[in-house]
Amino acid sequence: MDHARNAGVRLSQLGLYVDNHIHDKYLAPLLTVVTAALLTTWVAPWKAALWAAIELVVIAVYIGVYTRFRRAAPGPQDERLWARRIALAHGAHMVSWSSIIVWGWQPGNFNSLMFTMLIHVGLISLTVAMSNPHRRLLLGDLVPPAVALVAPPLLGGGLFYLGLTMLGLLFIALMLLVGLKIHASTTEALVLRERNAELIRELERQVTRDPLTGLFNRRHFIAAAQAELQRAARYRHPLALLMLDIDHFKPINDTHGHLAGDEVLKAVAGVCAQTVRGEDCLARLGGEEFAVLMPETALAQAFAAAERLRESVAGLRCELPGGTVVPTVSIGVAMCTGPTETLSSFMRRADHAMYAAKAQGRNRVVVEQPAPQGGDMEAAARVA
Ligand SMILES: Nc1nc2c(ncn2[C@@H]2O[C@H](COP(=O)(O)OP(=O)(O)OP(=O)(O)O)[C@@H](O)[C@H]2O)c(=O)[nH]1
Repeated sequence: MDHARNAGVRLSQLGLYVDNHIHDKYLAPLLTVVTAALLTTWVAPWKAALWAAIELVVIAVYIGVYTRFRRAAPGPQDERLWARRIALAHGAHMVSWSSIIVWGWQPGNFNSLMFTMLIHVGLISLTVAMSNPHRRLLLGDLVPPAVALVAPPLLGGGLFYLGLTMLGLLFIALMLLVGLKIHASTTEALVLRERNAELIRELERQVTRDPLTGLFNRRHFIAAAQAELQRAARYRHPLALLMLDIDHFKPINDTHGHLAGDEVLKAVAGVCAQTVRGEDCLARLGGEEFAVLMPETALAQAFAAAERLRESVAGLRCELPGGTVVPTVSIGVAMCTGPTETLSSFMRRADHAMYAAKAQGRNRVVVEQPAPQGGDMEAAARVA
């Protein structure tokens, strides 16, 4: 398991621990009140009430810490810090419950012995069932009730009490083994979950991305464009499509080799990715052809964006083993015409504009519709 995955798993363990314990907010206060009521049978009511009051405050504090942990949605690097906070908050809860031996156990009072032992056997069982996802917290949580379970019989003296101590110790050992075993299984499940999530992410990347450039691939682009086209048609929002094709790419391959050609493709893709907005869908459709789908974009902005792309690519200097290559692109721009527009007609129109840009001398932008009123005169001249 590498370091990153280790940290991710430890954070998942902490999350699972918190998930198990956050439900304490429903039952723990009730258990506290019932226990305090039972204690009053042989303990002064003010003492029982004081214990209950302290425990209720401790519950409120640790539930507060858990709630903050969930809201903070910490990353793997914060796991140690949160584990420490939680260990303190929940440790106080375990100490508070285990302090029942101080409040409630009276040497020679058999009822009090049975009561405190029952409380701590229950506490150890609950701890094993609920604290097992996080090993360190499980061990910490077990110490106070384990000490409280064996302390009274240990101090009692005599064979019966010695037997009770032995029984208590065996029970603790067994529960510790059970807790660690469940911990191992949950950890294995969490590691598998992390690995599955990684595989799914990788699979999604492979299905949607072009391996050479890291841009979206044709398959993803078509799906995204279909959805955008429907949305734009339904809400009558503007939608622009840019088709980009690297100029004279074949000679680059022929002169510098296919691998050098790949480097140029990557460089062009990189500069395009830096130039488009986050909402735009930039894809490599294949070969040296790219497309940008621009939602909520009117013709004037689409043209300006295409010009920016063209200039950015023209500003590239690709240092290849055989010399410097300065790539350029020809760009065709088309606007969605409305509800009757299909994706193939939309792409065909953008393609026509791009071929017109090639025909007009390359390294230029051609719009498939009239250029914006009062816009760039050069743009108007370049209308396909
Ligand atoms: N290095 C590399 N070359 C590719 C890849 N895919 C396609 N090509 C090459 O891209 C070239 C495209 O050439 P053409 O379609 O003739 O176009 P062009 O030379 O760019 O000319 P114009 O588009 O008219 O400016 C071909 O030589 C393909 O082999 C790829 O993934 N890597």
